[in-house]
Amino acid sequence: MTQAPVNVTVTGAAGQIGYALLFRIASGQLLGPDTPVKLRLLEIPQAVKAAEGTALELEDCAFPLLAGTDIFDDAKRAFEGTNIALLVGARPRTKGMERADLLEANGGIFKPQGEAINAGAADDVRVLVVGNPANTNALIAQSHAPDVPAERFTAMTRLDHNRAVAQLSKKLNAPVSEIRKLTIWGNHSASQYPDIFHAEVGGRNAAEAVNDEKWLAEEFIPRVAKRGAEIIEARGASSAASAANAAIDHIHTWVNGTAEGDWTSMAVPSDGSYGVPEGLISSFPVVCKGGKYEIVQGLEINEFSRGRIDASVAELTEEREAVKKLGLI
Ligand SMILES: NC(=O)c1ccc[n+]([C@@H]2O[C@H](COP(=O)([O-])OP(=O)(O)OC[C@H]3O[C@@H](n4cnc5c(N)ncnc54)[C@H](O)[C@@H]3O)[C@@H](O)[C@H]2O)c1
Ligand SMILES: O=C(O)C[C@H](O)C(=O)O
Repeated sequence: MTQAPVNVTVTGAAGQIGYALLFRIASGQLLGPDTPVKLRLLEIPQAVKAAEGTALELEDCAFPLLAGTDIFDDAKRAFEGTNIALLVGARPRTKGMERADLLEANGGIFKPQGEAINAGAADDVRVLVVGNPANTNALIAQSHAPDVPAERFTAMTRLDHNRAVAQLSKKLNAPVSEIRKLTIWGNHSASQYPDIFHAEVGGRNAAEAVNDEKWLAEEFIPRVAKRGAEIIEARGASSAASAANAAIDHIHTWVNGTAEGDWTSMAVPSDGSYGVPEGLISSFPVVCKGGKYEIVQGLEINEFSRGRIDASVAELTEEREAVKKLGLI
């Protein structure tokens, strides 16, 4: 180990996703086989003991790249010097809770975390919000970190992207490795729009290869958009290993780049591209290079896609209005 360790803060470290995520980070899958990492775990006080248990297990793996694990119940300390911040811990919706209550409860988590990132994170900090409602939680955190470049705050739609790739691969009986340029637009919610009109399968346009608009509208799009609910119904708990896998993919791609001739999906602050109001954290097709991402420009958006993108963006706009009203941004 010659390189200084990269500080990776994970919130909600004692949760399901945390358990699926931490061992993969420590084994080098987040940043590659040459980059040592130091884990900084943030939990609520009641869950610190469980996080300590996970830290013992991490130690028992004797990962050559793991330079240490520290546990905190204080956001200010957890984000000190952090280079990569994975914001997983969130307040889940419980019975009888209205959407405004959910946004307010999460505001109580993501506002202080944004402030802590602003106060103490490293200059190169990159933030991925996984905890739901991920796009709006990212917006809350970002608005409390005025000294951090806004584009460093992102939310996760890579799980939706991977789900869409898998469903398309099944439909066309094509290997996932042959599928490129698929896009998730909008919110990480049932309103998201998985778009195959620019996607390619083995070099051929995916929508043409499918040639079945009924399947697209009635099976593919709802299947991908409601996959989270399908998993909850089947497992009795929300997706964990696949969500952790997508978080690893999101950061790995951001840091190491997209493959030549491909792109990925990330929810990032809009610069007004494709008519998405500036500042909304919305999913776009992005190319990553040299540790930075750029929204893919110039794609033609057909009528089928336009209505669906607009609907998801309208939901994000409503969420932004709601958190504004609550004084959270
Ligand atoms: N974006 C996506 O694609 C995606 C996919 C799956 C799950 N999720 C979301 O990820 C979140 C976590 O899922 P999970 O299954 O790990 O949940 P979980 O309930 O198993 O774990 C959440 C953990 O967060 C902790 N936590 C709560 N408040 C905290 C705070 N203020 N600071 C630090 N930690 C805190 C809890 O103590 C708990 O250990 C949920 O909001 C879930 O809906 C998002
Ligand atoms: O936790 C959820 O509500 C579902 C999750 O966001 C998922 O897409 O699996």
